[in-house]
Parts: sequence; structure tokens; C-alpha cells
Amino acid sequence: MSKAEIAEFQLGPMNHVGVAVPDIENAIAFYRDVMGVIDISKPEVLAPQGVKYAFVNLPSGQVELIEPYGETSPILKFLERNPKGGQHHMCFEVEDIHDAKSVMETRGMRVLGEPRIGAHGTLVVFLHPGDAGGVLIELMESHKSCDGVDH
Ligand SMILES: CC[C@@H](C(=O)O)C(=O)SCCNC(=O)CCNC(=O)[C@H](O)C(C)(C)COP(=O)(O)OP(=O)(O)OC[C@H]1O[C@@H](n2cnc3c(N)ncnc32)[C@H](O)[C@@H]1OP(=O)(O)O
Ligand SMILES: [Co+2]
Repeated sequence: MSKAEIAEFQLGPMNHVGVAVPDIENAIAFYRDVMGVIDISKPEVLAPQGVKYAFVNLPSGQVELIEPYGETSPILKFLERNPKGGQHHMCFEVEDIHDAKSVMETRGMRVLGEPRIGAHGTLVVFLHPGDAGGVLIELMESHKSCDGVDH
């Protein structure tokens, strides 16, 4: 990427807040029965990311509930430190994940691994919380249809 392209990088809208939970069914019951959310997706497993997830859908965006899946889940240690669960990451959309990764690396951020398919079916990468004010940041490529319009 050229210096001009790097300088032009702009973060897109916030997509979701990730919340790590020890038991996803209990967490869904909480958002449905206590918080009064009607639209909550059924839990699904994303084995390559080591999580079972469900979306709490709100007019303003999504809360992404994540429960560990498998022995090497990246959220196991977090739940050891926070046994009741807690806010785990914030996710922002970007236009092109590979460009965003390059820009972040150029700006000295530790990008955690290569882009992988996330729960929304597009590529995601994570930035180390130690470089991002103590917050684990997920970057997610926006949904684009073949007409090039974000949906
Ligand atoms: C549903 C799929 C997908 C989507 O499409 O939306 C997801 O969201 S999957 C979400 C789960 N996946 C990931 O988190 C992948 C990226 N994460 C990692 O690579 C690691 O979890 C990590 C961030 C590098 C931490 O690794 P870990 O082995 O747990 O490291 P440490 O325990 O040694 O922690 C190092 C350092 O970082 C602090 N930390 C860890 N996790 C978080 C966090 N979630 N938020 C803020 N800070 C965090 C930890 O406290 C340590 O700090 P220091 O002690 O100060 O060094
Ligand atoms: Co996420």
C-alpha cells in the first residue's frame, strides 16, 4: 500500500460487542427474560474460532455472546480470570481486511494471526489489547453484495 492509501484508512461502523459467557443458554435466557430482547439467534458453533456464539439483535447493533468451544478456545483464559463472564471485545467494520491489517501493522499494532472467517461470514482479524488501550479489537470486513453496496 502507498503512504497515501495508508493515510486515507478510515474505521467503519461498530458492528458488535463481544461478551464471553460460561453458559450461552443461561446468557440467552438473561437477555430474553430479564432484558426483554425478542430477537436472539440460535447458538451455533464456529469450531475454527473455538467458540459457540449467538447474536442478541438490537436496533442499534449486536451483542455477540461467545462460549468457549474446545480445549484451545481463545476465551478459556479470559473466563478463568472472569468466571462470571464479561465484555471481551469490540468489533469494527473495515472495507478491506487485508488493507486494514497492513495499515495496522504499519502503525505498530500486533495483529493476531491471519484473517479468518468470522461469525458473520466475512473475514476478521484481532488486534492485541496491549496495543489498543487494554481493549481486544476485532476488525471485520463489511458485507458487500455483488453490486458493491454495503448491506
Ligand atoms: C464468533 C467469532 C468471532 C466473530 O466473528 O465475531 C469472534 O469474535 S471470536 C472471539 C474470540 N477470539 C479471539 O479472542 C481471538 C483473538 N484472541 C487472542 O488471540 C487471545 O485471546 C489474546 C487476546 C492474544 C489473549 O491471549 P491469552 O492467551 O488469553 O493471553 P494472556 O492471558 O496472556 O493475555 C495477554 C494480555 O492481554 C490481556 N487480555 C487478554 N484477553 C483480553 C481481552 N479480551 N480484553 C482485554 N485484555 C485482554 C490479558 O489480561 C493480558 O494482559 P497483561 O496481564 O497486562 O499482559
Ligand atoms: Co466478535
